[in-house]
Order: sequence, then C-alpha cells, then structure tokens
Amino acid sequence: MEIAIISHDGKKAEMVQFLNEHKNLLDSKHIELISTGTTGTKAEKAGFKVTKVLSGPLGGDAQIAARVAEGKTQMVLFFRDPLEKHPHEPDIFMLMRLCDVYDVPLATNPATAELLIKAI
Ligand SMILES: O=C(CO)COP(=O)(O)O
Repeated sequence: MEIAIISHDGKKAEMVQFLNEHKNLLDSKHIELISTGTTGTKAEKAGFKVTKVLSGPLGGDAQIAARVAEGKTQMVLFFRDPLEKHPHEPDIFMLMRLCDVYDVPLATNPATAELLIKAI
C-alpha cells in the first residue's frame, strides 16, 4: 500500500512526531511511503525509507495528485498549515479534489491521520 506524506513547513515537526509514533506500522514491508521533497528529507533524517518527488511549491503536490489519479497512491496524509499562504494553492486543491474524485482517504490534520492509520 502506497501512502503519501506531505506537510507544510509549520507542520513538519508534527509530521515527524506522527511518523515516529507509528514507526512499527510504517516500516512494515507492505507500506511504501511517498513524499513531497522537504517532508521526505525530514522523514529520511528520522530513519524512514521514502520515495521523494519534487518539493510542494515546485510541483510535488501535483505529482502526488497524478499518482492518486493513476491509482498508485492509496492514502494521503497531508498536514496542512491553514495559517500560512501557499504560492502553489491550486496544486494543493487539485490534490484534495482528486482524492475526492477517486475516493482516496485524505487526512489534512494529525487527528484525522491518527484515525486513518488505525484503520490499516
Ligand atoms: O508544500 C508542500 C505541500 O503543499 C510540501 O512540500 P515540501 O514537503 O517540499 O515542503
């Protein structure tokens, strides 16, 4: 199962904390993590194996959106920062829209991610 992990800068520490809290599950061989660039680098530094795409503002959200549309990514954990402006907002909305189009579970905050991960 491919899970995308994405976090805005103000939420990266929470993402790393979340990953560490679920290390046993996320390290297991039936889970593959994919990530936008900078989030992926943080995850790698925390010891996770991650396939990285471009950084979000450079097209990473759009690349993950394409994987959702292609049926490759089965879950998206996206810790958004609602208090910041993002130059790539159209890409962010495209990703969320395609999760809805293809009925792919999408968590946009840690509390929902916690619920989704418990369902695996
Ligand atoms: O901008 C992002 C999501 O919209 C995240 O991108 P980075 O992981 O490269 O910071």
